Amino acid sequence: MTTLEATSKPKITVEVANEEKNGDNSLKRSLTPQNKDEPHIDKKKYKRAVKVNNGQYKKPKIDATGPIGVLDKEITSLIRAENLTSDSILNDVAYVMNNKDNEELISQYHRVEENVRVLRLTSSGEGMAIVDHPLDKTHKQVVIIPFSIPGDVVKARLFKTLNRYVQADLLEITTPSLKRNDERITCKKYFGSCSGCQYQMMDYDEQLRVKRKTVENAYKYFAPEIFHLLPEVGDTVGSPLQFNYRTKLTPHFDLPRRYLKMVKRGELEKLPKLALGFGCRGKPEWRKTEGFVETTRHVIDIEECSIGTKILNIGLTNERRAFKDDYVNYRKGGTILLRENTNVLNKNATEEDIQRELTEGSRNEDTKISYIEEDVSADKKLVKTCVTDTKQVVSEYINGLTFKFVANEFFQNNDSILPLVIDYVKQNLMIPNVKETEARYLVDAYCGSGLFSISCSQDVEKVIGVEVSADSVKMASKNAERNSIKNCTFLLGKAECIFESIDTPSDFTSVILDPPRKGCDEIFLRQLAAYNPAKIVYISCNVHSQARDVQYFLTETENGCKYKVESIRGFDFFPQTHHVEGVCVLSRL
Ligand SMILES: C[S@@+](CC[C@H](N)C(=O)[O-])C[C@H]1O[C@@H](n2cnc3c(N)ncnc32)[C@H](O)[C@@H]1O
Repeated sequence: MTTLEATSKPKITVEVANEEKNGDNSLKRSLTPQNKDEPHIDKKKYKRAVKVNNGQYKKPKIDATGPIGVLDKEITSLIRAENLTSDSILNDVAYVMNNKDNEELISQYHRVEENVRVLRLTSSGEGMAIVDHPLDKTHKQVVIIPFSIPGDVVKARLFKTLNRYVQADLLEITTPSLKRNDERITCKKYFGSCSGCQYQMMDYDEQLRVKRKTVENAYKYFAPEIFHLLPEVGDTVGSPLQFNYRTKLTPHFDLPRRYLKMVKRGELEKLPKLALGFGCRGKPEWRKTEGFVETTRHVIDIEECSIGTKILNIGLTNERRAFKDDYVNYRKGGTILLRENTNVLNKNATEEDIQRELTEGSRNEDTKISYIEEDVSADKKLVKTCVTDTKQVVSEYINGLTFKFVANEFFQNNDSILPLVIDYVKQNLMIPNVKETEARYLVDAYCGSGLFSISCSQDVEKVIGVEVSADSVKMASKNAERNSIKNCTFLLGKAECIFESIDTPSDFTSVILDPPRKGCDEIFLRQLAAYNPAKIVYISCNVHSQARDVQYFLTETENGCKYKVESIRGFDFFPQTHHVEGVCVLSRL
């Protein structure tokens, strides 16, 4: 393993909004449209609105391509599409914050609205609508309503005023959108309050269309200078499995202080049941079907997750049983990691052989490791277990290759789509006009445990992978060895430093980029352009930072103008959810 080495905040004025009581005992509001950048917030009444730093208030730094930054663009776009301007929107956020103890006033803002028509989806999969301002009919408010989709007419409870929008809970669907069919909902118990899934009421083809739009909008918002030069965004590639696909789940629990106090006092028999599951998205009331689990807690107690693989759901049952007795030993809340682990065994392996082979995994009531079997070929079968130890090495079997990685390091979470993605990446790494006899090379920046490096290694002379996590680099080298791949070298270090040690001829080299959500660093993009590879395949779980990076690469780097975007499309790694993985292919002109 080789190691590489790298080479004024605005203050918020604190001021109570100017208000006075009038004769009929209601409060007059300042009607000046808010300056969304500098709300005047009463320091004492709204301590958590801002962070204290040396006695001064400072605004939290917002990542433009993170959920809040993206929503900001989506709101601006919606307002424009409705022929409104930012000045037409009035939320009185500071006024509401400063008067949060005035129930009468707050109830005018935080209210139930009927017949709200949902106009668009955010890229987080939540409905957006525009309603009249509660007190001033010359102004409007943008409302975000989880679990609603465009075309729905709904009843919503608006409960939280923010700078650019008001957050709401869905109470009732008065008239459903033509795209909605609640019969499709597979997760009968939790869909509609669990924050994990957004789209179960939609047909799968419609989900793919929505994700195509998400990719297109990402480039519209974050690559506006080059948008007119881009090819049309391709159709989103669907996942072969649309349920029971997720190979990693992280149920968690909160441990309120009163529990600890009761445990300390030895009042174990009085302890109420603690929820172990996933976060709740607000307090929606729209699902009225039998069996639906209503909750008012932050964490919903989840017994089964319909997007988790079968073995993870068995693991969840095992761990919930253990948790019921164990949680008194915890001192604060926590997360339980459930990771699928795939062992490749001989087709004739018996139950005894399997139990002997398995060393670690979630155990059933008889303390035996739970597993499920899956046929894979005439002589092999896959035996899947659920791993809970974050340090354990787990295994995945993709396209006939075995990949091992440490359970809490990055690995893709939907095995069923990986063969399609790998095939697509391989095809797009091809460099035109290079003869079959000429050697080609691959650089895999952000290579993790070597998934793409190893899967694409057969078509090239040499692969260089770079990765910042030492555990992943170690695993990548071992994965190459275990799959008898000899042409891969893995370097430990930041992708930003990779080009110092790359000696492959750039005309014959393709580069894979698969960075974390925040995207690539500008230094890296400038070095990538200076290196000038023949082909770039950029894979990303955040299409917004991908779009930003692609624009930066093309417009701000030395050789950027020598490239064109050949194709952009999404891959649906996470059906039923709003997530989409973007793959953008760039080639040198
Ligand atoms: C989205 S994962 C992709 C991993 C791999 N391509 C795969 O599909 O399994 C991003 C990887 O980039 C690594 N990483 C994060 N920042 C990095 C940096 N500055 N340089 C190199 N690797 C980095 C992370 O440790 C993680 O393994």
